[in-house]
Amino acid sequence: MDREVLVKVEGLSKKFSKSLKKSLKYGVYDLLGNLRGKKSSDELRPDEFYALQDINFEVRRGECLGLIGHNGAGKSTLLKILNGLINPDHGKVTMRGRVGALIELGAGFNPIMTGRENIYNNGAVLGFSKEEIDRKVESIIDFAEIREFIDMPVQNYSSGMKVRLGFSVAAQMEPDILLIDEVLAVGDLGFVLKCFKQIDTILPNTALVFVSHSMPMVSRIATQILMLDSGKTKFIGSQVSQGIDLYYERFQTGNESNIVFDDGQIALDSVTLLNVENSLTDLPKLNWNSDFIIKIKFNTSSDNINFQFTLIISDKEQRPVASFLRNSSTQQLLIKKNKLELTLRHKNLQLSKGIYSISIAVRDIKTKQPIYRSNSCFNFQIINTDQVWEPMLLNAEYIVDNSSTI
Ligand SMILES: Nc1ncnc2c1ncn2[C@@H]1O[C@H](COP(=O)(O)OP(=O)(O)OP(=O)(O)O)[C@@H](O)[C@H]1O
Repeated sequence: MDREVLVKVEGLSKKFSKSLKKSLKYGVYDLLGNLRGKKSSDELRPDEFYALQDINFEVRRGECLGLIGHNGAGKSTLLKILNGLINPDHGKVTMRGRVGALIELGAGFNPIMTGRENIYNNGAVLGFSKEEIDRKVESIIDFAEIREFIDMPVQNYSSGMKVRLGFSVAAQMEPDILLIDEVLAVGDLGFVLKCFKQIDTILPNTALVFVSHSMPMVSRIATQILMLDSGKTKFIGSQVSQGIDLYYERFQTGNESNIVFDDGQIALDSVTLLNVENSLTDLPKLNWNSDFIIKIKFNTSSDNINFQFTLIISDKEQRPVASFLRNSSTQQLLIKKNKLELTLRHKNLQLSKGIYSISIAVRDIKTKQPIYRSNSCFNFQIINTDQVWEPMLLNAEYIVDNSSTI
């Protein structure tokens, strides 16, 4: 085995039963079967399903595996197997070195023991001596920023405090392998940012397995992606952006317009994106750096043309990333047979790869009062032949100052 491979998973499968009664019955059968030296079969018994099926991957020191997939895909089950909390039915897991884990909220803590006692307990489980933990305990408490509460039983901690202590213990103990589940999201923003800084510091010496539904977080630290879908490997590889595209495609929704404001003067009729690639799916695909030309048609019963239009582009996580405002223009709006048509053009759209949605807002140009707003009325995808996850590129001029000497 390669020295630097710290996590190796080969042909891993795990079955669960949907019925508790059958699960207990199968548990007893399997136990008796194992005692007689019988291997568990691949066949699924009534009510059983594969939570994980034939999973294979390696994580080396200095690498981070981003484990992604929809709810129930099998991510937490895989982390629990890696952490030795549950046994697989088939396959082999090889872990080299100390394992730090932040898996389930409060898991690994004894609720009736204080924060300080739990630090010693966890340190001992990781194989540290009392003297070694004595040297680390202060930095753990400082990092978690819970000094005031460190001698209080963990059962009285808030979720955020449990996460703070959990991450602090897992990361400050300098583990060879660090397993982090979505629980990190419970921490407040300041703490999450601090955790990422800490992960950057320890990553060169650690193999990290990171589960998250936040693709910006995953793209920030993952060096490879494993995407699970109903327990099976849907994608594995170091092309992080390709894995993330696949995750987003899985959640592609139709253009279900969500009209959040309508005073009856104007309503959206249709939105058409021009200059798009022919795609097999319904989602229009626009090449990175090509012109963004969008035709918007409205129906209106009013002859008031004091409309101010705003088009907002939001990313898949519903964060607005850009907006286009049509305030006043040299060209007057024209209403023909109750229809109003607008074409918006932006040269060389350089949004990063991903799926975006468009919202359209109409206000009265003079009073600024809202007239109409439709959220997520149109979805499109930015594609890029380069397998990179670039941030949005802004065109700027670099001015070189030749006059001064450095
Ligand atoms: N102890 C258990 N007994 C029976 N089924 C289980 C058990 N634990 C998990 N499952 C099932 O296994 C499947 C995978 O669950 P898992 O928690 O690993 O998914 P996940 O990818 O972590 O989901 P999420 O994103 O919602 O956290 C789900 O269908 C879940 O209901």
